[in-house]
Amino acid sequence: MATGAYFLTPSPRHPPSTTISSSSSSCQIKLFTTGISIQTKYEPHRRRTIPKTSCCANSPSQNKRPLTSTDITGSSKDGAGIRVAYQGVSGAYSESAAEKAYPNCETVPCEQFDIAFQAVENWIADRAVLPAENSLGGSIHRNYDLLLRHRLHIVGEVQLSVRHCLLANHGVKLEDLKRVLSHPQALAQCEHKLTSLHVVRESVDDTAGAAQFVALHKLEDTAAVASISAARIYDLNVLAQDIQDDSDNITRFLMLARDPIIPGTDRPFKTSIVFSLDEGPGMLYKALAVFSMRDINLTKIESRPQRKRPLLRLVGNNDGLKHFDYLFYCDFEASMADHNAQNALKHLKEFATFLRVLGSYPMDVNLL
Ligand SMILES: O=C(O)C(=O)C[C@]1(C(=O)O)C=C[C@@H](O)C=C1
Repeated sequence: MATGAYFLTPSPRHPPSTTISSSSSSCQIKLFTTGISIQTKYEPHRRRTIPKTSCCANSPSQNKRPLTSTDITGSSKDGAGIRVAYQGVSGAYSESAAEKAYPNCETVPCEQFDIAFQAVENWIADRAVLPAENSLGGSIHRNYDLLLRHRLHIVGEVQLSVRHCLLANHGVKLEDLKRVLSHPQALAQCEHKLTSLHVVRESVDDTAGAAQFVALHKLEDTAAVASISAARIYDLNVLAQDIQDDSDNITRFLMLARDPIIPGTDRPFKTSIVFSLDEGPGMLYKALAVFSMRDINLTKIESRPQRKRPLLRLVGNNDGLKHFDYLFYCDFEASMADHNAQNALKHLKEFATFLRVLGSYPMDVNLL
């Protein structure tokens, strides 16, 4: 029997400037025909005023307007009026990902990914954008851990072609460089070029922040690895372009929201889940078989040691032996509106020790 929160858990919507009291409320809704239920418990710790958000309806007592599909799905087609939190400053790749997902959105820069999550949880932003994996560097594990620690839902994905530039102040030449600053992922993606330059690499929080720092301090021996738009924003010279190790350098970003979207079947959907299993031969094989026997294509599987319960004690002859206990993050090509996918998860739930659906969302089929 699976433990832990199970299915898509919507948070309550509040009208603009609503004051909520400290009483807690909970509700349970059933989705589809599976009997899979959604449990939501909302426990505001104290009275507070929720900032006015674009996706909220009018105050209940005044000029009620009819609900639109935007109120239901939480997104307008072009992203107008949606505030998207991202880590970094203007010119970061995460900002471009936000603009790809929601072209006319208002982007909200945040110091850390954790803050971007909190911005959405506290109604300061409507969405957060989070880099999840890169074709050169693999998964960004910290962000997978954050997905579990917070209660946001994946509502979309964006694949972005990441083309790094080496940026320096005007007049600075390649041979003047002693140091290069950037996000650790970006530095790792430019391994070959940076090795050939014989420079010291220094990690900072985001690529655009590195460009801003180089410009602000008028550094003459330091460059930044960042985007071409960061070069324009911070008025830096492009010393080299396309310095990533592989010309097809793609980062996959996830869009997160307080509420899940209602999964459809009108276009290709993907579903992301996380689960854990008991120790024993063939357990993972059995888990993956729930998808293969239903012809559901898996697009990703990733295992991460459980941080809170890292060691699993073995029973029987191996008494006393301990292994790492893992969480498995899986993406599959199906919508949760699809009965086949619902049955696969019901089947998995029969023997998984924990199962959570992180989101069911439209697949990004256009690479930018
Ligand atoms: O620093 C940025 O510009 C980011 O958006 C972060 C980030 C990442 O974390 O992977 C995003 C895309 C690139 O892969 C490099 C850095």
